[in-house]
Amino acid sequence: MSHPSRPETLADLRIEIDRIDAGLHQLLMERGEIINRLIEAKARQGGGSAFRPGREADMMRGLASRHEGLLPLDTVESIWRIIISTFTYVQANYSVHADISGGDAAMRDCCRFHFGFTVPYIVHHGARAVIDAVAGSNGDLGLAPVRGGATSGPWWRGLIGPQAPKIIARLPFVERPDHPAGMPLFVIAQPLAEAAAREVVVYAVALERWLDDLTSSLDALGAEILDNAADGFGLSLMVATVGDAGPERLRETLIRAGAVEPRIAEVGSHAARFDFSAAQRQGAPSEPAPNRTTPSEAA
Ligand SMILES: O=C(O)C(=O)C[C@]1(C(=O)O)C=C[C@@H](O)C=C1
Repeated sequence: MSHPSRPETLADLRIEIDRIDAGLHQLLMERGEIINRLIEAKARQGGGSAFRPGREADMMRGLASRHEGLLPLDTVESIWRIIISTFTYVQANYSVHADISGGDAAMRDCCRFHFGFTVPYIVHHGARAVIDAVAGSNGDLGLAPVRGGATSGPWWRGLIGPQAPKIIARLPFVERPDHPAGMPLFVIAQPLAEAAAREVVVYAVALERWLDDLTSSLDALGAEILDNAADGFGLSLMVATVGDAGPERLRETLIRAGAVEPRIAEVGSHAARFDFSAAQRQGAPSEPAPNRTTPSEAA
């Protein structure tokens, strides 16, 4: 508390800091109580995954948009990632399986940034091994770099089929050029029973060969080729689409570009990407509206 008659002392300020710290701690403990009730509420609604990636994307977007002051956004973002990921973990224990074929250090940093230290980190060589580990687990998550590198092959084909794991999120939720854990990652999980975030839908596309007009045709549809790899005698693409560019429009576009009977299979979906720097340049509102129409509890 400030005393107008004399300058604040170090002791005065430390009393303030202790009050804030005790308040923060108390609030985190209260958050834990609410999570206990949330576990019961989810069970009443039929259970399902503790991890709700659409809700998390909205929360992280809101946090970054309203943040100001001395504390760097990197710090505040990492604190909330750990809060949310750990409160997910206390709902239902899970491990994170990560593909370290591109190196362990950056992947480990990213995993710790997004999931903290309480959630176990298990390494694998290759995204296929991550998919297998997720498929055989009881609710674990996988992390695979969006761009897997030359040796990964068409790993996304391991996500094809109704029972196979799926992409459920793209990290970081708050993208910016100088992000301390900015490696683009897909989060992979067993198919979510409840509504998934679907602003971006990702497809595996099988073609006989590369087509000259492929990139420009997909650009015109607002679709992006995230990766491509030889697949037997043909080519497999991982394609991200936004908005109403569903599989039918994707198929029509590919056929117009010269493909003969392209095979298209959905391999997951995630929330709209949030480019924080672009949002700041455009003067984003301080508290953006949630970016989905499904009830947030189902997201
Ligand atoms: O909102 C939920 O459904 C929660 O489980 C809570 C919570 C959180 O800690 O805020 C945790 C996990 C989910 O992925 C999203 C948010």
